[in-house]
Amino acid sequence: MTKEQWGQLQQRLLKTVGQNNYKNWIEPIEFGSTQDGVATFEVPTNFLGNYVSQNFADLILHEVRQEDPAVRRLRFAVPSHVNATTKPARPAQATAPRAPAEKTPRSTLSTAPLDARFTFDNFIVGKPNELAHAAAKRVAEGGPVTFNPLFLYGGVGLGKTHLMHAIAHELRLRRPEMNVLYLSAEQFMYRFVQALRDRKMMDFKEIFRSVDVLMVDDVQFIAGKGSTQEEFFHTFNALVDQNKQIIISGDRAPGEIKDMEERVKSRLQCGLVVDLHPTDYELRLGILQSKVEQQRKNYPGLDISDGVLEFLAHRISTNVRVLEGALTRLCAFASLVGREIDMELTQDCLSDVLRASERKITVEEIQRKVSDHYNIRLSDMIGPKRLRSYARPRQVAMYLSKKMTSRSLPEIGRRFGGRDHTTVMHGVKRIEELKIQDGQIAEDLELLRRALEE
Ligand SMILES: Nc1ncnc2c1ncn2[C@@H]1O[C@H](COP(=O)(O)OP(=O)(O)OP(=O)(O)O)[C@@H](O)[C@H]1O
Repeated sequence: MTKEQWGQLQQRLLKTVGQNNYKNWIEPIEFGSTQDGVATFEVPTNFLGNYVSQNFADLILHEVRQEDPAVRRLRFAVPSHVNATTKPARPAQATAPRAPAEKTPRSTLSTAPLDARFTFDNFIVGKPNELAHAAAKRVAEGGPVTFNPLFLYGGVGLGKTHLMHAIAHELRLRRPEMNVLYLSAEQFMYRFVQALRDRKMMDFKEIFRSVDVLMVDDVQFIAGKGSTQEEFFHTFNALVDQNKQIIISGDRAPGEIKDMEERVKSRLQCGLVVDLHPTDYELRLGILQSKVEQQRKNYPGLDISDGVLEFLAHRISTNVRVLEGALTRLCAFASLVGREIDMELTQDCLSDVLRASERKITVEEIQRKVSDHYNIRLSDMIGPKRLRSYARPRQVAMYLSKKMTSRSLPEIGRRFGGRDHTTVMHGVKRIEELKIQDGQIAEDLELLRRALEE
């Protein structure tokens, strides 16, 4: 095969893989040579090579064989001149005065503080979080990198930060020689901005490229922040190229993070993505039991009547942080008044929390959340426009109003600009169908339901 043939072949691939994939993955590839049935392509980074080989190799091979049936295998390699231009940086540094070069990055390389309570031992595992826990445990072993990055996501207070800290604790214990950097995405941005301001970008890059494990919490924070995202993207690629483990957490799946560049989303998705599902009753009860044991260290005489923990696990279903806060308050209160924790004390002490958790969701709240989610104006959702971009979110909001409030169809119709109850009924039915056929709608509904229940 010749370079011209590869050029033509790329154009055919453009039609198959689409503009975005083409720009990101196919266009940067250059044809090298064929030898012994192996066609070698030059790629700018190992990361790109790995990605292409995992995702597009079959397709490319199929096309290549149309030109040259002797080709049996493809190889993607970073050409030696690219390595040669990046590599000299190190020897050059080695001959430069060593002390400042080494000291500057190290001195600023401080991990964000880790909460001593957030360990694997204190993390209760149940159905909703077992996969996330298992993946976290695996990367915490510090062995060869199997999936990169590990992306953990889930709603508020479901244990993402707890798991991230647990990984960092464990790695420090098992692999003390490893350079583990844990920080929130906000801190990443802060350090980046500081480096720009102080004209210390080279130090910044050096710090982040010298870690063995990079852990970034709440990555959604950098969405919409152009240059921080750009720097994050380069840091990410550099580390993956060096086969360094990256662990990221976010409040939703990478593909759903609004205002995140496509190329960043696609990087975040290319390892293992696991989610922490909302807790179920058994998990909440297990967490409460374990937290009671921890509370006993502060309150040795802690006495809790039968049924109280079950009651709390049943009634406070939103998030673990609220559940934990309720228990802490209850224990402190009981200790102050010197009483046993029974149902009566629980109801008195936690009346506001209990009331909040049985909070009624309103149609107006649903309309607001749905219009935010789909980025349309509330007036367009309620108004008469029939465009699909308004009609579908409207139907989603009608569906959620039917499922999550006690309002009747005519009442819902009135709140949607005075529409007839048959329109609402049609909308609800349509979404019920789409929920089965269209994965995106099912995910939207799940996200919205979670957000409304928070
Ligand atoms: N499975 C669990 N076992 C024990 N404690 C848990 C569990 N899940 C959550 N928690 C506790 O709930 C609290 C909130 O958890 P964490 O801060 O990790 O949530 P998060 O998912 O990072 O939330 P946010 O979205 O607000 O950042 C912490 O005190 C944590 O220890």
